[in-house]
Amino acid sequence: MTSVIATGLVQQFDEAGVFGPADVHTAQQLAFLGGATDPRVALAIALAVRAVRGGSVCIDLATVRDAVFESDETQVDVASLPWPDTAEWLECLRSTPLVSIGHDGPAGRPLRLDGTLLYLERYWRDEQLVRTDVAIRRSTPRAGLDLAGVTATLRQVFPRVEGPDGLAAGEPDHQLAAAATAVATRLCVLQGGPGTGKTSTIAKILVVLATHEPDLHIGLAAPTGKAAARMGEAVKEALAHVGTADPAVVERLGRLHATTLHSLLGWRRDSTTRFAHDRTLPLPYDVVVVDEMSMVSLSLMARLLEATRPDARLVLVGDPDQLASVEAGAVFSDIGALARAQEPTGLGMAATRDLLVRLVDPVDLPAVARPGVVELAHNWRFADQGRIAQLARAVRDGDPAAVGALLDSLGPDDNVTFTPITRGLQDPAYGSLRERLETWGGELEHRARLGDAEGALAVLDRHRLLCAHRRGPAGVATWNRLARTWLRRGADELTSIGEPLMATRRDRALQVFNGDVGAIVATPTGPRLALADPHGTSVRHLSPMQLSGLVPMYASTVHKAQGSQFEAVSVVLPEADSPLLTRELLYTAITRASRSVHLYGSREALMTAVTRRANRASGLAIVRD
Ligand SMILES: Nc1ncnc2c1ncn2[C@@H]1O[C@H](COP(=O)(O)OP(=O)(O)OP(=O)(O)O)[C@@H](O)[C@H]1O
Repeated sequence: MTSVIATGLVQQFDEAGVFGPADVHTAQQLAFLGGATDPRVALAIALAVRAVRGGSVCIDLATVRDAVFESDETQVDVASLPWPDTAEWLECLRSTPLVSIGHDGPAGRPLRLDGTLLYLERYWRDEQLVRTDVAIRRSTPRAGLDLAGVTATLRQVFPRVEGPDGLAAGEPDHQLAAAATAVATRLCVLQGGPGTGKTSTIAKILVVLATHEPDLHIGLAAPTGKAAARMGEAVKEALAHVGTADPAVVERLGRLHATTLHSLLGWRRDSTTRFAHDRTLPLPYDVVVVDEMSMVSLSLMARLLEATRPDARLVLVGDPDQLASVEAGAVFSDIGALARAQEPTGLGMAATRDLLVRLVDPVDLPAVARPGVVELAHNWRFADQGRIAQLARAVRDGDPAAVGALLDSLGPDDNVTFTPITRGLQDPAYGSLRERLETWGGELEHRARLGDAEGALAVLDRHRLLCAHRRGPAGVATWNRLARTWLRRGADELTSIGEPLMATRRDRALQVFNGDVGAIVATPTGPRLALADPHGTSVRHLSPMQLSGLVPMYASTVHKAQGSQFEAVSVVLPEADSPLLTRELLYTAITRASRSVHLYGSREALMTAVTRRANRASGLAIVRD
């Protein structure tokens, strides 16, 4: 949409489709209020505002012209636009009172220029807070540990098993290293792909901590309701397998519930960006564990760090290769990248390392070389997942040759299929997808007609069709329409028995979250929406009329499926030139599946996804002195 008030350079970029009305409005207002008459200043501000909408926390003025710009899910051609010369652009920004320069520049200005990175001040502050807090937590060793006792518990909970079903000879036990880190410092960033044992390690970390500090107050959280419910269940399940642990400790830990991160921090009626718990009223927990961290934005991470007592332990768990938060920042992956790039120097780091070295075996030392950050690499679910794990790894590594070789070697019994699509929506090759949707939708309707709400919700987890786009031929809306036609669903989605529905708005009173998924089931009082309760432990029935923003959910975007897992996943790839097609998107889609993955699209689109990174500008992963 073109804004009427755009002028000058901003107008030219706006007409090309780079900006939305809010970008233009904010830029022109700020430039006016700050007396900035140079049109390059307004352009830089509009780009910085726009960047946040696109998931970046800043713009790099030296490279912004090469970034991929997207408007309404299509790519905008920016090559022919009149980009200012970088050096002159920086110079004119340095001379405006709207911009604070460098780390020592004054507070209170709306923008900050840090090298060639231009931030809205709020995001720069959040980034500094995260950088500083993470560094302090990583390099503050815990005093007064019972070293002999903790070491013995670590060995008991993580017995070293070598062999075909265990670690290779000489392979460090990263899970034990993560637990040692959680004990010895105030931050354990635990990163790993699916099946690397993140949940098992969370359970074991809690057992080790609770064995030595029985009164420990523990908070568990994840970014979405669904992810929190999964985390709670998975941790309980994993606790049952911590073989040698004290049953009383396990029993107590089994009573923990996971909540959403927003609930943990405490909603505030007067603010959507601030929470009840902050530096002045920190969380009451001694240990805070957050799962699915890739979905956490920079600002939410900053609020979490502020709200966690400096002496409390923070365990942050997730897969850094997944899509980042829908809001700005890729903070979880940036923290890992910074730890890998930066030498762990300084007295605090040395002291933390010394402590870690005493807790682990010599073979495990490489796993604690970067205190505070541990990457799990061993896939323990490999045997079950076979091809899915291979495909996920090849995609994660951005290796098109490996992806191509894997596709070419697929046999009829493999749990990964790739169906080339060359004729758009009418392509008969979509027949297998139609069959899958019909089987799944039929089973859903069957359960729903019986009034079997739990059964219907279980069916929802058996299959998910994933799209990159919301609109267009490869978009969610199109596929929802197609699926409804194939399944001959009634016109009214809210009363059609067996209709899968997704909430697109939060309803605080009813405790329904954006992204919650349910199904219309028959009840003696008419069709009702069956939905899992916020803890995921029981099913409740709501009148669908009580909720606004319910949409059919035969298909969803990959973003909406993050934090959930399904037995089978079908992925409809967009055209190769789609700006949404990235490695992170494809990897996230594939790793939603526990049993089978079915890809539809052109080979070109698939290979483009493998090679193209999601571009999220931030300064967090940059090493500073
Ligand atoms: N050290 C280990 N030895 C043997 N089996 C393990 C080990 N760690 C994890 N497992 C097993 O591997 C499987 C995957 O573990 P887990 O669910 O903890 O992984 P995850 O990283 O949380 O996976 P996802 O992200 O897919 O949920 C489980 O069956 C678990 O019992």
